[in-house]
Amino acid sequence: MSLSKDEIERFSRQILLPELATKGQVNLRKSSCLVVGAGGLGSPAALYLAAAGVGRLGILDYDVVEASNLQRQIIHSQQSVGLSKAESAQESIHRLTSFCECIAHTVVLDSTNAIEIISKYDVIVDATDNVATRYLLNDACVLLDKVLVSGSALRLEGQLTVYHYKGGPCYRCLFPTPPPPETVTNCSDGGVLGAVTGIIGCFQALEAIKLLAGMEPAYAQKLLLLDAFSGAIRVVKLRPKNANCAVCGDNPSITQLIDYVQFCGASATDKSVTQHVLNPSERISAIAYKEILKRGDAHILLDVRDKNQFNIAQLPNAVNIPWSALPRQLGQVLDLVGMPDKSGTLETAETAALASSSGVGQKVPVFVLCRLGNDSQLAVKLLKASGVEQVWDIEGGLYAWSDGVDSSFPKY
Ligand SMILES: Nc1ncnc2c1ncn2[C@@H]1O[C@H](COP(=O)(O)OP(=O)(O)OP(=O)(O)O)[C@@H](O)[C@H]1O
Repeated sequence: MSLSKDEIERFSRQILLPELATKGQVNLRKSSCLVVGAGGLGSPAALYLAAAGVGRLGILDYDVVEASNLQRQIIHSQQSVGLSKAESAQESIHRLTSFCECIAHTVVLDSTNAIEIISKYDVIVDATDNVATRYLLNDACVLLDKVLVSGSALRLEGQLTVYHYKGGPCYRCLFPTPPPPETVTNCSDGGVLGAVTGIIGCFQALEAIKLLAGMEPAYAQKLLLLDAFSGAIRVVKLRPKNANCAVCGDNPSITQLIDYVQFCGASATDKSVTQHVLNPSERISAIAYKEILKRGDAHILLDVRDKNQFNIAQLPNAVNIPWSALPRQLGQVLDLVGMPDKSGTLETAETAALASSSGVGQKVPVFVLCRLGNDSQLAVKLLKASGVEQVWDIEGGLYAWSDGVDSSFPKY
């Protein structure tokens, strides 16, 4: 129950705190913590946990470091781009301290491996960014009786709470069913300020450090809400444990992990992938579109990203009508392609279809573009339903343009 000379010197500033003291520091040395996600939240959380003297720290992430991560994922550096996030984080922690054994888990956490990995740690920090992994971590922590320190951040807002602490609620008690996938936004679509993830990640480290040192957490059955725009922090009391909860209730129906991707109807890896909504004949490749540009064929290039994204970078002569505004601005597209708008102001695809007899009068084809090629496919469907016949999706959007045609075009 004592500390070495090196430990006393290294951790003196926190041992001086009567709330922590020698006993708390010894507890930290003997403790272990798993940080799931070495991204915006996991970066500061892991650094502070290691610096505080947690004895064994697991860092789990399946992904590699990308340039767009570095604005907030401060455990990684420019030299780590392309490397495994878990290993890059482990390297940073090795540089920071020799008092912490850091273990890198480069895997997708799923139902097949979660119990085995999580059972090796005392406290779990959820620093991930997708609903399927949130339910997975919650259920695994309840089944293994571990406390889960959960955080999230998006745009200028952040949230934090501690689940399943001494009979308190779990994530499922509060959210028995997952949200519809189309209502969930992530940082790669909505953006986030690095300092916001920094604040929430530090709060996660703080709560985990208190738990591991033997102190009471501040946010069990309470939710911290950060509004970084106004600088306000609000604390909301959460409902107590739900006796009917499917995993921690009195008669749980979930006694082992399930298929969380199926349960949530959404991927557990938050990788933006192109979903196929259209037939191949309704799409052209970025390379084929480049040929059209080269030949100088008359056409309209419709970019359906939101205004802010359009202003970041755009192709020459693109017309920007955001996907969210397209139903209201169909008349503008019909004007552009030379199809007279017979209804006056068009409100919906149905009124547009009524107003234009299929394809009649269309003078130029339309090619539709977005960042990854998802919204553009939906826009092509809407335009077709509105009577625009010569309309094609540029497959894979601006990512495909950057990969296949012009590598100087920024991927963001
Ligand atoms: N099931 C999972 N298994 C392993 N790692 C996961 C899992 N779910 C999420 N993660 C990791 O959690 C981290 C969350 O970090 P963050 O929210 O900053 O997002 P990101 O994916 O790095 O960034 P962006 O969305 O901008 O590409 C990511 O590094 C992601 O790979």
